[in-house]
Amino acid sequence: MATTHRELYDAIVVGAGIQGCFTAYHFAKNKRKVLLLEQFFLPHSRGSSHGQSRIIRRAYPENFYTKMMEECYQIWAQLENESGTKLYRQAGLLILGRKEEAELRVIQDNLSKHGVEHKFFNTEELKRYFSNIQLSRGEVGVWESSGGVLFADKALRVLQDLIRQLGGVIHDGEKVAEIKPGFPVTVTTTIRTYQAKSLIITAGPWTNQLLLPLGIQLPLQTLRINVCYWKEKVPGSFGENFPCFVGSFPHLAPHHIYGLPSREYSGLVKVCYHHGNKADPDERDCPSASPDLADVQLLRSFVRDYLPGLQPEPSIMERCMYTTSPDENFILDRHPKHNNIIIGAGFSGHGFKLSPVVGKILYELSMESTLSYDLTPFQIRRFQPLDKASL
Ligand SMILES: Cc1cc2nc3c(=O)[nH]c(=O)nc-3n(C[C@H](O)[C@H](O)[C@H](O)COP(=O)(O)OP(=O)(O)OC[C@H]3O[C@@H](n4cnc5c(N)ncnc54)[C@H](O)[C@@H]3O)c2cc1C
Ligand SMILES: O=C(O)[C@@H]1CCCC=N1
Repeated sequence: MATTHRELYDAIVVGAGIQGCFTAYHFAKNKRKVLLLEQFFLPHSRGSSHGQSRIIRRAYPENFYTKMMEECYQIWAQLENESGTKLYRQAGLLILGRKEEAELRVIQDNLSKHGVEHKFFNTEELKRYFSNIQLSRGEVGVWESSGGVLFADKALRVLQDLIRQLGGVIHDGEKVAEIKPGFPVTVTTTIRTYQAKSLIITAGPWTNQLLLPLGIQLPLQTLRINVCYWKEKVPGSFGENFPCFVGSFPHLAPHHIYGLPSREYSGLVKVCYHHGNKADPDERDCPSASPDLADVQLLRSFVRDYLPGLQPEPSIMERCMYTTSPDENFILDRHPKHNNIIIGAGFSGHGFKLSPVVGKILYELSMESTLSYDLTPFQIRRFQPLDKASL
């Protein structure tokens, strides 16, 4: 039987991925008593936040993400200063697509509206500036110079160090097995029972497992992503000057393809597909789960046609999980029946860069303080006409 821990925490955060870590960081920074629980021993590579690199960008078609990114850049810089660790490399970002695509125009308008430095490149200019990229269908691009790479694993590590330095508590290797709603909320792990004034669930692809006994299922898909790394034919040819890119190539794939100069493995470039196959996070790496490699096949075609300086066969393939909502917008809200249970989920493969503000919002929801952002796009109730999320 689990022993009961006497302390009453201001908050318990379930899940030490990037969203849970940033949430716990905001609690600790505001001198609140916080306990961060993680089912696996840290660091681990079973969820969505591992690996060395993630894209950071302000270039979004949605005004609300671009707005949130302003503060995200500030908090990422603050974290670099507090930890004395470099977490961001300004490699620049190219959004590629067909000239007639509405999304490119919307992104440009959005960047202009927010005063973000950017530049439109026609096909000829792209060929001149980015000779590594071969544009087979006359694509054009929007360049955002503040885009670049976040050092993901390092970010997790420095956040966990800072949480502890600021008085927060992290218990890893402790899976949350039971949540008893109420005030205080009672949380039982595989080891102990804890109590807190509020509970924040940032459990990535495991979110619905935790929510089921709490009477709610969110319309989330958990997808296994094949993370592919491609070898340079000429060593060094995709070095410091190669940017991050995100592109729409509808003749090849219905979802975006993106890439970034790899930090993970020297001489290899990370090029991935923004979609995957449905998978239970506990079975992600089961040899018996027959992998559908259609995503890798279309990446091979993409690399062969658009990045001819890379070998068209991945040298390394790793795995990661997306937890995708129907509109690919996040879920940042209270449990509909239990006011002091807060949910941060559905980061849909683009949540890393936004985690500083996600953590702040989850902190504000839990402390019932004034909200810094309009949370309408992130409410649970947006799904109910679409999807019978059972309450
Ligand atoms: C291949 C790939 C590329 C990506 N690229 C980008 C990018 O370029 N830019 C970007 O901004 N974003 C990107 N993302 C998305 C981003 O990484 C995710 O949105 C983000 O990591 C989600 O973090 P999370 O904390 O919600 O989930 P997770 O990292 O999965 O964390 C959830 C944690 O909860 C723990 N947990 C679950 N259940 C329990 C329990 N019962 N008890 C205790 N602990 C529990 C899990 O073990 C896990 O550690 C990418 C994602 C992937 C997979
Ligand atoms: O969030 C990002 O920038 C990346 C690239 C586009 C698709 C998802 N993740």
